[in-house]
Amino acid sequence: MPEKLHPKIDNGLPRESASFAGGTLVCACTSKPVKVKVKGQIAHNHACGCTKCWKPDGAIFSVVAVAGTGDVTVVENGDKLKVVDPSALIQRHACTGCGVHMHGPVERDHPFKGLSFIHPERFEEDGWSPPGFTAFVSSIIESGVDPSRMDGIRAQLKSIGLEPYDCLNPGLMDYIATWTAKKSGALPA
Ligand SMILES: N[C@@H](CCC(=O)N[C@@H](CS)C(=O)NCC(=O)O)C(=O)O
Ligand SMILES: [Zn+2]
Ligand SMILES: [Zn+2]
Repeated sequence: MPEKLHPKIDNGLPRESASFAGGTLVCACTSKPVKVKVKGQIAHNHACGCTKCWKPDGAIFSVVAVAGTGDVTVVENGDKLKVVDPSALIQRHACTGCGVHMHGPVERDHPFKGLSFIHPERFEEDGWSPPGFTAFVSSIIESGVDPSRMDGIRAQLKSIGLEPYDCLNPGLMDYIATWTAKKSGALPA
């Protein structure tokens, strides 16, 4: 029996459309849903196994991507949003009605400053760029997944083309390390 990883990856990955120019994220409330507009295509979409990212019921992983914070605008019922953990790097704004995380800007001095984390499955529209890898895989144990399931879960992720990593993928890890080295002076700025 395959594991239920996430509804958007268990039955084939979503298809990207070249004409996708952004869309509207909608929370799960049946009344007065929060709506957030995102301009342009999303970047670095991936599955994430960490305990902090929002997951739909029954999913082991979240699906999360980034957009420029300047391209993300709350357009309806923003009064329902509350930051989950104000001390976290990612300021995850969750709907107090349904719990869905609607946007998560990074405002602190960090290589991801100026980006906002969003969950593309909440787009009303299709065509967003599909996930390309899996991050923080070992962290699913922190949510209660028995370690004996890990080999199978990693194999399943590989079979769908979402290479599993226990932190971020090499491209993003190198980007973060380069930023840090430039800041410390280990590399020229
Ligand atoms: N093992 C930890 C990892 C948490 C973590 O570092 N999450 C990553 C991926 S979303 C991150 O960038 N977190 C920053 C934040 O939560 O603000 C957990 O599962 O809670
Ligand atoms: Zn809601
Ligand atoms: Zn995460």
